[in-house]
Amino acid sequence: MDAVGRLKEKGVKVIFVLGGPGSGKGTQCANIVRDFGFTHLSAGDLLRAEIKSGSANGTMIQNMIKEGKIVPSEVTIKLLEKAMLENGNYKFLIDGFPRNEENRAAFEEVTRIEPEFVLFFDCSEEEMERRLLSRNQGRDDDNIETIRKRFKVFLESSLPVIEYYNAKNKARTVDAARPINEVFESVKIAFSSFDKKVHIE
Ligand SMILES: Nc1ncnc2c1ncn2[C@@H]1O[C@H](COP(=O)(O)OP(=O)(O)OP(=O)(O)O)[C@@H](O)[C@H]1O
Ligand SMILES: Nc1ccn([C@@H]2O[C@H](COP(=O)(O)O)[C@@H](O)[C@H]2O)c(=O)n1
Repeated sequence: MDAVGRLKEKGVKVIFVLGGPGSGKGTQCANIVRDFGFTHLSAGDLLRAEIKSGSANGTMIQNMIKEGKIVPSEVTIKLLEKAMLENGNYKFLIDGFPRNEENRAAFEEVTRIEPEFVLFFDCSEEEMERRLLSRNQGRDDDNIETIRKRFKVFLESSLPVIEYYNAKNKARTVDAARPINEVFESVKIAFSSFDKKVHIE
């Protein structure tokens, strides 16, 4: 059976988690995993692991991340597909993906998966910049020069994806500029209807 068949057989359900760099996607995904039983797949983390693994694509990925650029979809989608097939769970939060129209269309074509909904963390650049500059995780791209490039890519390439899902009534927008616990209260509301749906099935 091919990958599409195996994903279908597993009954994979996907929620895309989007938002600007530093909007709090990873932080809230940890809360969602704890309370709603999802598996968190961060596209950025998968790409960073690929660099560390010494893969043939490692240097290309490293250079693109340093420049805040979006890695070709085929690379990221292969990593996501592999992670979904290797994991025992069927409910996935895909964080930081799709980052542009190419990511979105290629994922749909390759996996035949449509997200249940898209969670969008809305936050000002000033607040995101503050958070990223004090994140202190030693990331190559958490410096002011790369941060500004990431913001530009977010505005030009990622926001149109959110608008696409908004037009399809699939985007659930959360004000992410508030304290972590307040943001999570809104996240819980976004998930409550989905969770009921999953248990009814
Ligand atoms: N609501 C919040 N208020 C204040 N700080 C926050 C909030 N949410 C997250 N943070 C902090 O901001 C930083 C960035 O958060 P996080 O890593 O979750 O963002 P992200 O959207 O996943 O970023 P990236 O896209 O760059 O990976 C972290 O240090 C985190 O602890
Ligand atoms: N779909 C994606 C996601 C990420 N990248 C690259 O990784 C960088 C870091 O991403 P985070 O989500 O961890 O902030 C990002 O700036 C891109 O360079 C990607 O190419 N495609």
